[in-house]
Amino acid sequence: MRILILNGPNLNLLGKREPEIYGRKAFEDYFGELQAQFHEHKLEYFQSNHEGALLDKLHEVGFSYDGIVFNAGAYTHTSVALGDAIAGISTPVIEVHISNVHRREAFRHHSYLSAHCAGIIVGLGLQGYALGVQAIIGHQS
Ligand SMILES: O=C(O)[C@]1(O)C[C@H](CCCOc2ccccc2)[C@@H](O)[C@H](O)C1
Repeated sequence: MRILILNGPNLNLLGKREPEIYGRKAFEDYFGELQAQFHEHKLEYFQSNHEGALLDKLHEVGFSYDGIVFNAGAYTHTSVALGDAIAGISTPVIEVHISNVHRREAFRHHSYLSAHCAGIIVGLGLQGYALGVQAIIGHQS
């Protein structure tokens, strides 16, 4: 299967800042672990700090890939456009958040994406990404 791992703004800082919330591992290192764990499948990683670039990537892969595991970062709480993009593609999207957003500030409790996603994984750290990949594999099998 072909699966995109898609990360939004500031997630390029993982491992460098706020380790108490997001852990100490850089995503590139974790992505290597994901690839090893799911070596029978083709995993691709893309990260951008720009809403339009994330939206273009959703359009690019959203009619050919088997699944997308998407952490939109703060755009989760602001972007009607990304929600519309998810609604407009055929590839299933799993929304992932490293932290438990429901135990944080109130503005993080709402997602413009969730209603359009196949599933949501929240608060389980980086493991959420692996669980998202597993959900896509299990759903498509
Ligand atoms: O918990 C998550 O995965 C979030 O999507 C992370 C976003 C923040 C991404 C920024 O990640 C950083 C990592 C290290 C240092 C600074 C920011 C936050 O705005 C969402 O509410 C929840």
